[in-house]
Amino acid sequence: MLNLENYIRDIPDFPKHGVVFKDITPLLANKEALVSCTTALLNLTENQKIDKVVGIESRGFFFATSLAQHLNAGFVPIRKPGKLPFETLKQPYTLEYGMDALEIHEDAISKGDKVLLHDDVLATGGTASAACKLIEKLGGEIVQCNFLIELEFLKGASKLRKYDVRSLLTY
Ligand SMILES: O=P(O)(O)OC[C@H]1O[C@H](OP(=O)(O)OP(=O)(O)O)[C@H](O)[C@@H]1O
Ligand SMILES: Nc1ncnc2[nH]cnc12
Repeated sequence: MLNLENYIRDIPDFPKHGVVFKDITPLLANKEALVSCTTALLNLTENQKIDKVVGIESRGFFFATSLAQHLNAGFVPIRKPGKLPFETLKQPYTLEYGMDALEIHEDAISKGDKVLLHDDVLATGGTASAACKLIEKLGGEIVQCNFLIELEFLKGASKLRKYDVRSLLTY
């Protein structure tokens, strides 16, 4: 297994002064690292039954669709406002460097669906907890929230205490 940390670079003061941004584009661009990361994320799920993998725009999409294919599950996008064309549910949130809102299609998840939530980074947890609220409003059962990177010092996991939270890399 490759050391995935070697494919993630720190960008100081992006997108705002004081934020050290974890740039995963070197990992995405390397074919061995891409496979290794997908396999490692899949291993976190431990063969649990999953009906839908939910990915959060935009960096959550990179691995969520691939995870869905490997898990024989559907993929559901959670997007920034105004991007989804059908009827939506909306949830405001704050994140490490700003605030916004997230939307999901109201028919994207059926009551009782077993859901894996995936995103690239867990920072303050604002984004992921808003996504969990949307999934649960639609009747989804969150089996696991998994992340490529967890910035532990921002304590995002404390907003997700109800859930099985797993991360490949912690900083
Ligand atoms: O835990 P939080 O403090 O909420 O931050 C984590 C979120 O921030 C980033 O997304 P961003 O909003 O930058 O959007 P992007 O994926 O489109 O770049 C990241 O991909 C997570 O979704
Ligand atoms: N420091 C960080 N690097 C990359 N994505 C992020 N999302 C929130 N904080 C982040």
